[in-house]
Amino acid sequence: MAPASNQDSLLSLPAPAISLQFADISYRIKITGKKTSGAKPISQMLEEKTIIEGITGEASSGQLLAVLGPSGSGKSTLLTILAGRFPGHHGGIVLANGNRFSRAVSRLIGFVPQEDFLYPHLTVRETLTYCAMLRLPRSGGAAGRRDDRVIKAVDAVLCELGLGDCAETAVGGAFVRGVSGGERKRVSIGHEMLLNPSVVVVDEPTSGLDATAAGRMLEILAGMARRGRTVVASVHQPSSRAYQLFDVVLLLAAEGRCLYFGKGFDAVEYFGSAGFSPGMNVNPADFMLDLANGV
Ligand SMILES: Nc1ncnc2c1ncn2[C@@H]1O[C@H](COP(=O)(O)OP(=O)(O)OP(=O)(O)O)[C@@H](O)[C@H]1O
Repeated sequence: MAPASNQDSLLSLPAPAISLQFADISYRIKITGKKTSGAKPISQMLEEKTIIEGITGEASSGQLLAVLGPSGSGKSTLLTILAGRFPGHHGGIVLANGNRFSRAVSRLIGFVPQEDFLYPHLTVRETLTYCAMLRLPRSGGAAGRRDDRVIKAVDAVLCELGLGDCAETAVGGAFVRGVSGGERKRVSIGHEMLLNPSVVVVDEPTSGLDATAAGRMLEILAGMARRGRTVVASVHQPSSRAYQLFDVVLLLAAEGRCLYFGKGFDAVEYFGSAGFSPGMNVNPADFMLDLANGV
């Protein structure tokens, strides 16, 4: 972490490199139902459902790890666990550079959930400015100095996420016209980028976007990784061009089972060696999702 005296330059400092290692991550839930014993209803465990089953892997600094899998395969659950935001108990362990998460390390992990909570009437710049004022560590300096720090942080994030052109546009919502879906997702990511995180975990950054906007979003995430961050994203249906941006791929199947963990580039060859080959010119992501769906 930057020392308190050096907080003005927080965003200009490269984020310290953090790699995530995760081993045997599992999560099961008990499904209970009511049964009557005489007049009294008593609750009874009906079955145990597996959400995540023994997932092991690593996301290194400088890499974009894409988590692929059909709907309900446990992508969001796994990402919440990797980001250290999971509210319950799970099996297995997640380490940062080989150590358990400390408070300082947790602060360096940004998590962007699938759903956003943005004020429709604020512009993109105002949204990020309020967030920066709330979340950036206090410098203890004069108010003017603090404002300057906030402005610098917001400008850096607008630039990194390509939001300069819509900085003065309202975010919008169901009843207010505002930025596009892709820009809105980038604003949500911007919330986390203000803290200059070493690890960015993003749940479904491309959902609801057309192929071009989804590709742009993944290029931005890949760019963050190239600048030394560790980026983990769940991606619903990447195009074959977008797939080329993934350094590492984790493919989940039903009940959170891992079908593949390794370089994105090697996945098709791996499945080929196991007797599953795609047809000519098939998008590797489509081929892998078909396998995960049992097609
Ligand atoms: N608290 C819970 N109680 C019951 N089922 C749950 C609970 N949490 C998650 N699940 C189930 O776990 C499975 C995995 O959910 P998760 O949201 O992680 O999947 P996902 O791959 O992210 O899905 P999607 O792509 O549709 O967002 C789903 O079948 C979901 O219904």
